[in-house]
Amino acid sequence: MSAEIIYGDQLSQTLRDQMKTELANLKKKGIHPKLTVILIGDHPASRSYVSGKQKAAEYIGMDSELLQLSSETTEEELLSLIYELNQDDSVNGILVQLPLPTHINEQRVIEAISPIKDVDGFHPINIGKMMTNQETFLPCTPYGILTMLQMNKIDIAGKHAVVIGRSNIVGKPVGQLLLNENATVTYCHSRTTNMKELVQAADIVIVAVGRANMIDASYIKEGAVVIDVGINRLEDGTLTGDVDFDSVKEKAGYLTPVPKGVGPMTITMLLKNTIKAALNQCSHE
Ligand SMILES: Nc1nc2c(c(=O)[nH]1)N[C@@H](CN(C=O)c1ccc(C(=O)N[C@@H](CCC(=O)O)C(=O)O)cc1)CN2
Repeated sequence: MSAEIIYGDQLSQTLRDQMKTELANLKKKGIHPKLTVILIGDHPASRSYVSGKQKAAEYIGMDSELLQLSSETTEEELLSLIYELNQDDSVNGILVQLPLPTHINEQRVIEAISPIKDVDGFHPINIGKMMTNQETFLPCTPYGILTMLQMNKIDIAGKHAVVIGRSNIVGKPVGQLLLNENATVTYCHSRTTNMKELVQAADIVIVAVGRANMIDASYIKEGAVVIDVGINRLEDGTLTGDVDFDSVKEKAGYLTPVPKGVGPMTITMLLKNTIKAALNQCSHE
């Protein structure tokens, strides 16, 4: 068996073209969604992700601004910038690119963003809404993964999903979204003692650990859906996922590549959340 490859860049193109049309219509009604991204320091990968966000926003015709701050910025300075943006009616979505320099408390920053402008879906109020299956901003990578499954008409209800990794950004929320769709969800992490056995029983495997090629075909059940969230840059500069693509593609039913898999979907769902934020905000004016 050779897996069907799910290309996130192609799905993203379809969704971005739809949003481009939606935005053109919104602008005719005087609604101009705007995203503000804050980048602190000069982490090369973060700069590249932020530039991907700016380019994608420009492509669909969304207003966006990048506020680039020095790595010396204090937590107080960052918090007061966020409070200003919370009050600025022209800004619909605020995103602070992670990770932050170690002298800044990430959780305090996340909680400073107004929940109605939290297009990353990281604020505890929005996480609580996601956990109770209420309408809210979903974290972009988990939302992208769910959308990839849905666009490929992959059944989730009743399936056994195994999530490898328990980060706040990907692992925990993606498991919750799959649970909301009625999957049976198991989380594996660094202290799991029988990971291989658990993964071998999975219909859907989400791998988000950040270890190049960690999961090979011996972990995968024939026909399973395998979603690779890892982005690992090797010494020769190439990017690879957490999944050993060449071996797993011979056994899985569906598989996402790295690059051009989940990554582009993360950016696409951010645009979707920003449009949603603008619509919510104008309906409450
Ligand atoms: N505030 C946030 N910070 C971070 C998030 C997030 O959702 N919100 N997620 C990640 C990084 N990320 C988005 O910010 C992101 C990662 C990867 C990609 C992407 O398109 N990857 C490409 C490869 C790009 C490359 O060449 O390096 C791909 O997989 O094809 C987009 C966004 C951490 N921080």
